[in-house]
Amino acid sequence: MTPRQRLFGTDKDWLAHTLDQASSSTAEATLILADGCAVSLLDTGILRLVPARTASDDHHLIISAGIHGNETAPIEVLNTLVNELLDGQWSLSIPVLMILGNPPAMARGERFIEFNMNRLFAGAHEKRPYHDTPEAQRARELEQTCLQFRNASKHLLHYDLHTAIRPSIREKFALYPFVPDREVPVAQCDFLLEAGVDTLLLQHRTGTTFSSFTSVDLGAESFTIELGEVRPFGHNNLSRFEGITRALRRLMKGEPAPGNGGQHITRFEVVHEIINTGDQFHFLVPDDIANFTSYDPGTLIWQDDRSQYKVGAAPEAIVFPNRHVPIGQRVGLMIRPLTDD
Ligand SMILES: O=C(O)CCC(=O)N[C@@H](CCC(=O)O)C(=O)O
Ligand SMILES: [Zn+2]
Repeated sequence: MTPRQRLFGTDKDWLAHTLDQASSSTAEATLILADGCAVSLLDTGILRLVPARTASDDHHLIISAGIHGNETAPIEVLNTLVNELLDGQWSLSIPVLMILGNPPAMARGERFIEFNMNRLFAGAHEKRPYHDTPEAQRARELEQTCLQFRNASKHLLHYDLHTAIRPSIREKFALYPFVPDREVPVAQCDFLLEAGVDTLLLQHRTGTTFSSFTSVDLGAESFTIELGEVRPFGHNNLSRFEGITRALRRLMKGEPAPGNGGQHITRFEVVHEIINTGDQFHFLVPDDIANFTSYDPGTLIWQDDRSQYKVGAAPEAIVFPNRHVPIGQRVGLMIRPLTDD
């Protein structure tokens, strides 16, 4: 039997196993590969990979995808890397926690089952009325798993991979969670560029996303990374995801980072978070507008019976416009270019 068969069953790989077990938990199982790497299936869609030897100052890496079940390309990227590792194509050098976030939603090809999981971290899973949803239970489990994984690590990285609902004028971009006085490490900008991600959005306040949780609560260097547009399984052009696949494989193998050839990342700062305020809320951005569409100073973006938001003195662009969210949830972000580089 091959390692894949022993861990996931005949003719299966991690993704097939996760989709199969989507609505149930999986008993913990560990397998030692020929090179000594311990591969532990901790639960459905959660794999811990620990190489035989690690230096005490090594990075620990968390890679997640499928926090939104219909964002399938990053899920396929992670599955490819796991298949390569289990098939003995290369050896792991650093401890890695790999997460497929929302298996039931993945199996249905939907963003979520009851509630957007990426608003339920940093303890938000305990808040009523969402605390009993499948997403709240999974967010709780993922927080605990990340906490245990972080234990021994001085240097934790987390890349939470997504694809966007709308087309994007800048196709690949990352979001850096807000932590007071924390600068984006140069090595992380280099990693993003290596992965073909040339745009970075700096959040303006702490949130309840997965990357905000690992950044604020676990002290990780964390990013949400948007890699393209949402497509169902089997409809992704995986050649558009080669950059992130290559960069993650290189990091997992422990090879040195290539130079970035003098490239710079383009930075934006979030200046306003648009929230659905209720019945009187009117969002004046068209439904089908692309991410990074720019609006002139003074343009009215939203209004309700008590308030409104107009673009300030310099042009601002919109990201993640989505009016179909519950009251109190994010409808979009207004961003402005930073001119320091
Ligand atoms: O395209 C969209 O509208 C959403 C894509 C997506 O899932 N983005 C993440 C960003 C998380 C962050 O702000 O760090 C999300 O909305 O959860
Ligand atoms: Zn997403």
